[in-house]
Amino acid sequence: MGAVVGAAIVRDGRVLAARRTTPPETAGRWEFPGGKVEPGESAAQALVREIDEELGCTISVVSWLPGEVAIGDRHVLTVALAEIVTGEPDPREHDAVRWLDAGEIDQVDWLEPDRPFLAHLRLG
Ligand SMILES: Nc1nc2c([nH]c(=O)n2[C@H]2C[C@H](O)[C@@H](COP(=O)(O)OP(=O)(O)OP(=O)(O)O)O2)c(=O)[nH]1
Repeated sequence: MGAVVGAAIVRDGRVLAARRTTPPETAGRWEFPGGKVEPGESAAQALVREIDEELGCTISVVSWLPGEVAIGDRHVLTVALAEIVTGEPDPREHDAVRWLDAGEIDQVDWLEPDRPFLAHLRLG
């Protein structure tokens, strides 16, 4: 099983969601920015690298949210609570980002594997 990691970047009671552009079956759906862990990387290293590539900012991992969720039959998703250390999110691979507060978090069309993690976020 390949590992996929997502970052729940929280600031001022809001979490950052990013809208995918590819592949077509996931385009327009919202996710935690992140991606696949590469050989030789820890999950946290992969997350820091992916966020730098995708959003041009540096994060640090605060803690891992409970649980792991299958993505199809070949990958498994884990999600970390994270905070920005330097930079502002500037999407290079997504076509939009949004900071969602507690009342907005259920209003976007999340990828299914992400949904169980939303309940573990403490916003505001
Ligand atoms: N990044 C990310 N991917 C997710 C999430 N939820 C979810 O089901 N996925 C799926 C979508 C993709 O099938 C897969 C991750 O692929 P990706 O395209 O983001 O990873 P990557 O940047 O490392 O991709 P690549 O090297 O294969 O192009 O996991 C999520 O919250 N974040």
